[in-house]
Formats: sequence, structure tokens, C-alpha cells
Amino acid sequence: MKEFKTIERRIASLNNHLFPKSSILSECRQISSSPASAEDSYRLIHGEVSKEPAVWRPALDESGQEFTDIHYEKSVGEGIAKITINRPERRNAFGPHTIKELMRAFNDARDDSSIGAIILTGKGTKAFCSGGDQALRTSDGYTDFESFGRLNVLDLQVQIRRLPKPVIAMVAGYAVGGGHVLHMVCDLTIAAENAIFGQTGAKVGSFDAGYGSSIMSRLVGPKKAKEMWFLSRFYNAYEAEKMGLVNAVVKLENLELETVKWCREILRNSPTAIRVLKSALNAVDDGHAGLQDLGGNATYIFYGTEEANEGKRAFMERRSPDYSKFPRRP
Ligand SMILES: CC(C)(COP(=O)(O)OP(=O)(O)OC[C@H]1O[C@@H](n2cnc3c(N)ncnc32)[C@H](O)[C@@H]1OP(=O)(O)O)[C@@H](O)C(=O)NCCC(=O)NCCSC(=O)CCC(=O)c1ccccc1C(=O)O
Repeated sequence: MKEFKTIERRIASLNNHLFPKSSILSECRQISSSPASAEDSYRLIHGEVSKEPAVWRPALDESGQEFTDIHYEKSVGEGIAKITINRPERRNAFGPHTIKELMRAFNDARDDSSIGAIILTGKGTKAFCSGGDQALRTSDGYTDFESFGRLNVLDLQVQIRRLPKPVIAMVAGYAVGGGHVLHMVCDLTIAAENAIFGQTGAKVGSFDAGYGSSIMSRLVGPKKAKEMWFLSRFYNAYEAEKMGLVNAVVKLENLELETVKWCREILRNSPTAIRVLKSALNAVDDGHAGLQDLGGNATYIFYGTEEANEGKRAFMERRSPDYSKFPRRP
């Protein structure tokens, strides 16, 4: 039976090679964004991930209360969290309170070991996020419920960057200003065809000289990054894709389905491999902090070994550790 399956697979593969099903493949790309053949052995064994919509249930804050500036949801029966900026009347601009809520939700998603992928998005189809709420801007940052200003979006950027799970920006409409920076710090971006990207800082008297500059320069190259910041132009989804700002562009009506599908593909892969890869892919750019994160992952994995455990046990048993049985590998 197994041999028959192998022969069948080989014939299918040969057939594919001789008569490429270009139209089927391009259709497949539309739905799955997967550039590889739909009939490789991995797919034959594991099949496609479900294309059914996710079922969401509301998730509350740590004291059981609902958030106000955001919606926080988790998918039923699978490990996806969805965090939605809920200020559509302001094109999902954020204030300090919005950022505080986002950070609490991201913290929860990080700590929940059933969650393996996190979607960040904006309510409605007009905007992912339009950056800092200019009505709340003061001489020392952004002020809403406190008497002093904050630039706490910078803490959120660091949190997303260091979070050991993939964060996927799901962008419909405008991702501009600080909202554009937010999608850039996410690990992946899936854009709807109506998405519009750009920096507005030079127009409104603001700039992000941190991740907003350095990550952008990495993504699109220094010339294009300077163009984006100096001219404050807007770019459509396909231009953004061409520039390397986004991973895929899909029809607006398929945006969530496609994003969930990417999450599902991630979720069936090794969480530790993904955790270390995220850290590794950021390490060089993040300097000492990147190295510390990657190093922390090595320690985290090492703690699970017999060798590390021997050190701890010896200490607890007040004896010298015996490392002689552990190989000094080439
Ligand atoms: C996003 C637009 C292009 C959308 O245009 P349009 O569809 O025509 O809608 P509007 O009629 O303009 O807007 C509808 C409604 O929303 C209000 N609104 C939109 N954006 C904001 C905003 N950012 N702040 C406050 N309010 C906003 C708008 O006033 C309307 O309200 P009404 O009451 O109905 O009139 C367009 O709206 C637009 O260009 N928006 C502004 C984009 C922008 O310049 N954003 C700020 C950039 S600066 C920034 O984000 C700093 C962030 C930050 O904290 C930071 C600090 C330090 C370092 C780094 C950062 C960082 O960048 O992260």
C-alpha cells in the first residue's frame, strides 16, 4: 500500500513537472500565498490548513474587565489571539491609554501558552492605525487620562519586537504615521487591496528616529526609506508589497481569512523553532538587546537538558557536579 502511494506520488510529481498546472497553481497562490507546488510530500502528508473562518471569543483584561480602546479576542480551539485598535472614528489613532491597553493584551497573549500567533489590526476597513492621536499631543508627548505626556508607543514597539511569538499586522485602509511604524515592527504584514502606507511625521512635525527609521531602512533600503520620510508620500498595497513592506496583498473580503490561514500554517510548526528564529532574525539589528534575547533562548533550551540539570542537582545535593558523561561535541 505504501509502495503504491509512493509510485502514485512520483507519477503525480512527474505529471506536474511535464504539464505544469499553471492556472491551478496561480489560483492556489491567490488563496494560500504559498509559492511551492501543491503536491509536495509535506502537503500530501499534512494536507492544507483549514480555510474556515476563525471563531472568536472575547478575552478580558487581567481583572475580568473589557478593554475600552481595543478589542481583545482569542480563537476558539486554536491558538490565535486578535488585538484590534477600536477607535475607528479617529482612524484608529492611539493615545497613551490605547497603548497601555495594547500592552496589557500583548502581555496576556505572551503569557497564555495556548496562543502561538497574534494578529494586530484596526477596527473597520478604513484604517489599521493613523498613529498618535494629534488631538492629545502635548509638548511632552501624548496626554489623555494623566496630567503629563507619554511616548509609550515606543515601549509597545519593543514589546512586539521581543515577544517570542509571531505578531502579524492585518492591514485594511490607512497604516500611516505611528501606525505605519506599528505594522513595520510586526513580524509579518498581510495587506488588503485598499491598504495605504506612509509616514506623515515631516508633515505634522513628528518623527520616529528609532525603529521607525532603522527597521524601515532594513525593509525597503535607505534610499526608499528617505523618500518615505522626507516626502511623506502614501503608497498603495501593491507598491508596498513591491518595496518589501508587506508579505501579501489580498482582497479586502479575504483579509481575515488569509491572515488566519497564515497563523494556522505557523501554528502547526515548532513553537521553539519559531521563537528562536524570530529572535535570531532580529538579533543583529537589535544589538546587545538582540543578543540578550537570543542568548536567553539558548539558556531556556539548555535548562531542559540533563547536563544543565546535573549542575543544579549537584548544587542542591552539596556535591561536585559530574559532567564527565556529557560529550564535548565537535
Ligand atoms: C489617516 C488619514 C489619511 C485618513 O484620511 P480620511 O480618510 O480623509 O479621514 P479624516 O477625515 O482625515 O479622519 C477622520 C477622523 O479621524 C481623525 N483622525 C485621523 N487621524 C488622526 C490622528 N492621527 N489623530 C487624531 N485624529 C485623527 C480626523 O481628525 C477626523 O476626525 P473628525 O472629528 O471626523 O474631523 C488622515 O486622517 C490623516 O492624515 N491622519 C493623520 C495621520 C498622522 O499624521 N498621524 C500622526 C503621525 S505622528 C505619530 O503618529 C507619532 C506617534 C508617536 O507617538 C511617536 C512618538 C515618538 C516616536 C515615534 C512615534 C511613532 O511614530 O510611533
